[in-house]
Amino acid sequence: MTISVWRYSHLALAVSSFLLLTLAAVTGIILAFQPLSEKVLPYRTDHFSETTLAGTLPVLRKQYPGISELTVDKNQFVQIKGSDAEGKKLQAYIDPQTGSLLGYPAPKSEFFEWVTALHRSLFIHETGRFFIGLTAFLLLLITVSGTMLIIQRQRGLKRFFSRIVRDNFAQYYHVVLGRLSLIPIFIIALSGTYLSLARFGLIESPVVSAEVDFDAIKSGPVRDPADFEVFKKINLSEVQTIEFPFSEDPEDYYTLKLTDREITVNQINGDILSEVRYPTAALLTELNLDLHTGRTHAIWAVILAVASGNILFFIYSGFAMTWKRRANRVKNKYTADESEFIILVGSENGSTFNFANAIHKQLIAGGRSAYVTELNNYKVYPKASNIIVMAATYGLGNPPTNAAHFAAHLEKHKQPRPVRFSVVGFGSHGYPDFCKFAFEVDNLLAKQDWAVPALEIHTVNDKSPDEFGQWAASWSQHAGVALAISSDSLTTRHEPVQQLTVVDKTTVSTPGEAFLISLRANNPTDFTSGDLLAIYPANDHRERLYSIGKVGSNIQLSVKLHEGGLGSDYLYRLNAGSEIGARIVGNPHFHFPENASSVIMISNGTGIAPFLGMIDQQNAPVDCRLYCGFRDDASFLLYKTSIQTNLKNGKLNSLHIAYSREGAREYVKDLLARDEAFVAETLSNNGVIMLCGSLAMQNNVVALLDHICQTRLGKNISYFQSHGQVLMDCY
Ligand SMILES: Cc1cc2nc3c(=O)[nH]c(=O)nc-3n(C[C@H](O)[C@H](O)[C@H](O)COP(=O)(O)O)c2cc1C
Repeated sequence: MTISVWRYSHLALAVSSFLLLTLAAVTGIILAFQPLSEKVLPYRTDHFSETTLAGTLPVLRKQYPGISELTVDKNQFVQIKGSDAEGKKLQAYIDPQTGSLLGYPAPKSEFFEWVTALHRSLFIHETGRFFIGLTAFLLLLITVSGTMLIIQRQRGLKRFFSRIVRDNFAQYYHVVLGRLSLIPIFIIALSGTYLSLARFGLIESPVVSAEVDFDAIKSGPVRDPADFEVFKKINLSEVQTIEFPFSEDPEDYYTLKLTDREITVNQINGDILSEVRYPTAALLTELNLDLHTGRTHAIWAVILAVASGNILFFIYSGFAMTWKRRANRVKNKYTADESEFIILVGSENGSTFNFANAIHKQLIAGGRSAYVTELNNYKVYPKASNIIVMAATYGLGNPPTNAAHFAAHLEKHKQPRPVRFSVVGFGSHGYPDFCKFAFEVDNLLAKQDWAVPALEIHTVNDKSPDEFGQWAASWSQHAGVALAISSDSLTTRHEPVQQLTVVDKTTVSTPGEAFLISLRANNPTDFTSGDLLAIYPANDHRERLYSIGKVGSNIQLSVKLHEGGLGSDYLYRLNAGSEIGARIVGNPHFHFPENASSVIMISNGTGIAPFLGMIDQQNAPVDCRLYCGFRDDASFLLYKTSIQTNLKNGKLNSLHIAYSREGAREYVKDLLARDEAFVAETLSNNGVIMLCGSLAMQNNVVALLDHICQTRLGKNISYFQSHGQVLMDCY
C-alpha cells in the first residue's frame, strides 16, 4: 500500500476524532492521578502478599463477630463491612493479619467522579458512551496507520527504532514520541474499544454464580477454619470479595469471589460446596479495566498519563505539519493550457512549493505566463516552452506522494512541440539516496523525444537557498528570463538566537587560510560535536552554518577566511570578549556513534572541526583514527598541537595526513585506498566511518568506499549508510 493511503487515513481519522480525542486525553491525564492519589493512602500492609485466608478469616471473624463482607481492592487495601460490638454499622480498612483497624474509607472524590463521567459518557449517557467508544476505536486505527507510516518512513520494520533525520520540530517529535508511546497508546485504544463493546453487549460477559446443592451440605466433622485446606491454599491477593456466613447454620456458607473463579465453602468442615470459573470475556473485561485505568500499578498509571499527554502533542504536531504543507500550496493566475512556463512540483511536506512559488511569482511579475502544479497532474501543455521540475525524494529514494504517478503520466502524454526542461532535486545528504527521485525524473525526461535538456540536473541539500539560487541564476541565464530570487523568501523562519561570547581566536596571514574561533554560550546549552552553529552576519535572513567541535565546554569552529566572505569575514573580525547572537542547530545524524568500538574520521580542510571536538570528548576505549587532507604542512599547523596531545594521551589512535600541494601530492582518498583492508574490516566489525569536508572529497571517498564495500564485503555502500555506519556531513 502506498504512503498516501496511510497518510490520508491517518489524517482523516485524526480530523474526525480530534475534538473528542482531545477531551478524552485531557480527562485521561487527570484520571491517571486517581489511582496514584489512592495508592499513597496508608492502608496497605507489608505482609499482604504472604497472607492466606486461613491466616486472616478466623482472626477477623473472632475480632468482628458481625463481619459480613471482606473486599480487597486494586490497591491491595483490605476492607471489611458488617456491624461492630454495639451493633453499629462498620466499614473500615484493617490489617488482615492482626485485624487492627487502619482507617475508614473516605467518600469518593466528587472531582474524580465528575471527570470519570465526562471521560466515559460526556454526561449524555449511552449516546456519550457510544461516541467515546467510537473515539477509542478511531484512536486504534490512528495508531495502526501511524505505525505503518513510521515503518515506511524508516524503510522497514527492522529499522523501526533507528535514527530519525530531523526535518522540523513538529515532524521530528511526532515520529520520535510516536515510536515511544506507540504501545501504551495502542493499549489505551484497544482496552477502551473492548470496554465499550462489552458495555454495549457486543462482547457477552455473563455474570456467573456458584450453585450450591443444599442437600449435600454436611454438618460435620467440625474443623477449625484455620485448618481448612481451601483457606490455606488461597492467598489474599487472589481475592476480590468474601461473603461471610450469615449465621452459624451449616446452610450458610462462605462465598469467595476470587480473581478468576467463585467458590463456596462449608463453614463447618471446610468442604468446597461449589466452584465456577468466570468466562474468558469477564476476565478480559477486568484485564482491560486494569490496563485502561492504571488502577493496579502506579507506574502504569504514570505511563498512561504520559501517553495521554503525548496524544495531545500528536494532535498539535499533526495539525502543525498539515497546516505547513497546505500553506505552501500555490494559486495560479494562468491556466495550464495557456502557460508558457510549467513548474511541476514533487513535495511531501510542502517546502518545495515554497521554492516553486518564488520562481512562479518572478515569472508572473516579469509578464510571463506560468503555471505551478503537482507532478501527478502532468499532462499535455499546448503552449509550454519550458518545464521546470522541482522534486523532493522520500523513503528508499521514492517519489513524494504527489509525484508517484508522474512516470505513468509522462509515458501517456507527449508534448506537441519541443520543450526545454530543467530538474532541481531537493533532498538531504542525511539520507543514503540523495535526490534519487529527481535523478530518475531527469533520466525519464531525457528519454522523451520532445524534451530538450536546458541544464544539467541541480540538487539542493537541506533546502539551501544558496544552492537553489545557483540553479536559478543558471536557469535564468539559459532561458533568457530575468529572475531575482531573494533568499528572504526562501529561508525558512529561524528560531530565536542565543548570546555567545568569543573566548579565543587565532589569526591568519592571508585570506584563504583557516582560523580557529572558540565561543562560550552565555546561558547553559546542550550541544555536542557535530551539531551546527548558525550565525547571522548581517543580522538579516542570511544564515551561515558551521560545524561545531565541542572542546572542553566551548564551541570551537574552524573557518576558512574567504575574501569578502560574509560569514568568515564576520567571525574573523570578532575579538575575545565580543558577543554574538547565534543558534545551535542539533545535527544528530552526525554525532559520534554511541556504541561503535572503532571509528574512522575522514576530513579535508576545515571539515576537521567536528572531529577535533569528538576526539577531545573521548573517554571510552574507542579505536579512533583520523584521515585528513590539507594543502600543505602549514595548513595543518593550526591543529597540530591539539592532535598531537590527543595522540599522546590515547584519545586518538592514529593520524594519517595527505598533502595535496607538497610532498607526494595526494588526497585523503589515496590514504584510504592504501588502507583498504582496514576500512573493510572496520565496517564488517560494525565500526563507523564519518566524513566531513567538501562535497568533492565526499564524492571521491564515497566512490572508493563503494568499491571497497562491493569487492571486499559484497554489499553496496548504501547498505552501510542505511545502517548508520557511514555518516556524512559535507558541504
Ligand atoms: C521521512 C523523510 C525521508 C527522506 N528521504 C530522503 C531521501 O531518501 N533522499 C533525499 O535526498 N532526501 C530525503 N529526505 C529529505 C527531503 O527530500 C528534503 O527535506 C526535501 O527538501 C523536503 O521537501 P518537501 O518539504 O517539499 O517534501 C527525506 C525527508 C524525510 C522527512
